Amino acid sequence: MTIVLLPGDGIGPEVVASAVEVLAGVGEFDFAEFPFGADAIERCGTPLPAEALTGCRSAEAVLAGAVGTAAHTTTPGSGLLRLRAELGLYANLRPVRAWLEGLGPLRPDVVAGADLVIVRELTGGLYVGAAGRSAEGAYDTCAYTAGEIERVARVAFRLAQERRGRVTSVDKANVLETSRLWRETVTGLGQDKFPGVELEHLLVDSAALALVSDPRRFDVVVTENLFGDILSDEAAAIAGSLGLLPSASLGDTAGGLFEPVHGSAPDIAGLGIANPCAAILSAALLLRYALYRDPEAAAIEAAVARTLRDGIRTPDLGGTATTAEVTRAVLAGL
Ligand SMILES: NC(=O)C1=CN([C@@H]2O[C@H](COP(=O)(O)OP(=O)(O)OC[C@H]3O[C@@H](n4cnc5c(N)ncnc54)[C@H](O)[C@@H]3O)[C@@H](O)[C@H]2O)C=CC1
Ligand SMILES: CC(C)CC(=O)C(=O)O
Ligand SMILES: [Mg+2]
Repeated sequence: MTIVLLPGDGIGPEVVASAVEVLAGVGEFDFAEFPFGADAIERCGTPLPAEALTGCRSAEAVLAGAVGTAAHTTTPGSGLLRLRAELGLYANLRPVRAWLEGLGPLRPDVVAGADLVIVRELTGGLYVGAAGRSAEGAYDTCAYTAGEIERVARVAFRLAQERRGRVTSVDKANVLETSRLWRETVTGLGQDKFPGVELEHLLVDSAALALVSDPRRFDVVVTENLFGDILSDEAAAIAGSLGLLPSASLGDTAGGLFEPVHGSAPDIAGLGIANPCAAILSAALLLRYALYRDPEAAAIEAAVARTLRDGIRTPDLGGTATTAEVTRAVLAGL
């Protein structure tokens, strides 16, 4: 059972090392590590070397850190986008929970009990459309097929059936043609196949406000690539820090890519203070969605919750603990 590790850049290797320690605390796994991102550009001349891609294809699952450095800004990200596309990972699940009262910048009475999942479309839209420069300026193109919308919406409806039965579809249908197709397609799928799931539509600007003013109204949020990227960073305010947000990128075949929502955080890289919880919780999602080991996943989540409750927190959460201390506390709590 091989898990491929793509530690990447900045705090990526620091938090992936923590996640590996925690995985080793719940079972026996084989790990195979490959360079990725700016690290791979330095060592192999490309952000996603062929051996790394081949390794990911044959692995049970992939655990990644983050990519990007000051010297290499856009190219490392292109390796990540390519990896997601090559593996056909079109649904990016980003669970967000208010783990503990008073952790983040939002009023406790607003966020207490919030528990939602953003399902972000991951292989279409503006990030992958035709882009370039013209004599006068630059352009990026947003395009979606009905099939691309339907398959990610199906993931969201199914997830809602297992949760509280409510999907919020987020778009900008008052302006964008792709959003009008998005809304029609999600509505049609809901009526035809998921009549028992409550469906609401929100425009993305209004959704951005509701996320931080009334997060408890959300159960499953489904949205396109760009909106999901932005809204999920915003949703970190509900949890308390970007360092608490994991993700699972899934497609139609077994396995998947599991990575924190955050980036390589160059401002704190090498200081030993990165919050490892997003990576550790991503490892829990890997156990749940790729290896079907839900008890171990739940044990890790409970150990993270206990660590937060015990006040063992990194500086992003107002604490003084190091990455290593948080990791040790999670391991001890298993
Ligand atoms: N999935 C990926 O590989 C991603 C890569 N990036 C790349 O990361 C680089 C930095 O981008 P930023 O916009 O600064 O986003 P970022 O997510 O790396 O950092 C934003 C802020 O959150 C803090 N932060 C992030 N993760 C943290 C953690 N685990 N513990 C404590 N604090 C944490 C950082 O210190 C920083 O102040 C860029 O090169 C960007 O392209 C950005 C987002 C995702
Ligand atoms: C390369 C970017 C799209 C990475 C990012 O910000 C993300 O996936 O959240
Ligand atoms: Mg992002």
